[in-house]
Amino acid sequence: MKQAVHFGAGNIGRGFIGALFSESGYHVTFVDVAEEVINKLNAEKKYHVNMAQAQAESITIENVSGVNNMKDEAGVLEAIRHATYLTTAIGPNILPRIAPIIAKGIAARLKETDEKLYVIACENQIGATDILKGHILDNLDDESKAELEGTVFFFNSAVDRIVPIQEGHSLDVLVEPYYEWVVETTENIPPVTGMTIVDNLAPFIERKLFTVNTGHAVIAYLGSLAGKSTIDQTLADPEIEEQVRETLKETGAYLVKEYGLDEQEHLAYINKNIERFKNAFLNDGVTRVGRAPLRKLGPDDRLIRPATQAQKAGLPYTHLAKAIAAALAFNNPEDEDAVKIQEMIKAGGPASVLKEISGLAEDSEITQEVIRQYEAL
Ligand SMILES: NC(=O)c1ccc[n+]([C@@H]2O[C@H](COP(=O)([O-])OP(=O)(O)OC[C@H]3O[C@@H](n4cnc5c(N)ncnc54)[C@H](O)[C@@H]3O)[C@@H](O)[C@H]2O)c1
Ligand SMILES: O=P(O)(O)OC[C@@H](O)[C@@H](O)[C@H](O)[C@H](O)CO
Repeated sequence: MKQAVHFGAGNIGRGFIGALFSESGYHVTFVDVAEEVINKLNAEKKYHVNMAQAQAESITIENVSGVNNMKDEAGVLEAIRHATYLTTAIGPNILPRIAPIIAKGIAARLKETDEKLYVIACENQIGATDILKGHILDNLDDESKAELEGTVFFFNSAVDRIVPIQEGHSLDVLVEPYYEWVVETTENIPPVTGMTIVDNLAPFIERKLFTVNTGHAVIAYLGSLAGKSTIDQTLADPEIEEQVRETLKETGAYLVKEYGLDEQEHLAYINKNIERFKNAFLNDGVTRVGRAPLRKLGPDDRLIRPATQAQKAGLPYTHLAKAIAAALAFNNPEDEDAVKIQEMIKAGGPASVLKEISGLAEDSEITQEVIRQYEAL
């Protein structure tokens, strides 16, 4: 049986990427530190992906197993040795931590076989696979590095499926029915159900990140300020829905200009995503969607990059500035990033966060607009 090894047996791992490999006839070895999940995968050998919709629909995912990378290095190396695909859905900040064991697995594999291995990071981050590749190269000896060419391939990708935090301890995963997985390559690669191949990912990842994730972030941060707990409850407020639409018009104007997108088609894409956010069956928390605001306020992420790009292009960004202000105000004591931001604000004011985390000069027009909005919140 064909083999895939997937790092991160969480929501996207089990509910999306691992599930597609299983459906495509692969055995999937999940690598994770969550002992309970790994034990269950090995004991139960299957789970269900359940659709968040009125009509019950469930897919059984079989041919799965798990390895704990903290306890069983040999098991991880063995899984890498036999894999055709190596994927991750682990969170962008964790990629550097798993790179050493992936490098070790690749080095060992290169000594035994020249069969092709395709590495794809499935994270909400522009160029995530390139970043992972950089960390892997930092951990590889020169001999292995020289052998990578033509044998180990690295493809960037964009992943889109809303998967909330799961209730209870079952392996089953509740997901929205919609999904899109876009992979950038010009190689002829083994088919995977549900994978769309493109030769230029930039318009796809930016369209996704600056529509789905920007819109999501606006709802999460405004919802949190308004004391709401879920995305759909927050969006039931017409003023917040209007703010989401106006923000996505701003990111949309940039995307249309940058990538020559059809304006009407892009508007339909925005509308479709706002309907996805309204899915009450997902019960998706504002704390999950707003998680890790230090990452979300990064220069290339869903809030800052569309604002800086809009400003460069002479396009409006005031609604984006309000979203950035709301992100700065995200006050969740259980979120390490949010706690750090509140401490930074106390010590140096909100402009210090924008300078240090977002790379925006204190006297920049965007910073000044964000501060105006922050004070008005
Ligand atoms: N959930 C979504 O709706 C969604 C959609 C698209 C993309 N994404 C992206 O997918 C990625 C994963 O998100 P998620 O929602 O599945 O998160 P998640 O928290 O459900 O899953 C992450 C998994 O990684 C594991 N992990 C953490 N550190 C590890 C380590 N050092 N070694 C091995 N395993 C480790 C965790 O135990 C967890 O099982 C993120 O980049 C996210 O932005 C999420
Ligand atoms: O995963 P994050 O933290 O980058 O973003 C939170 C959500 O916006 C995200 O997980 C979406 O649900 C997902 O990107 C939809 O495809």
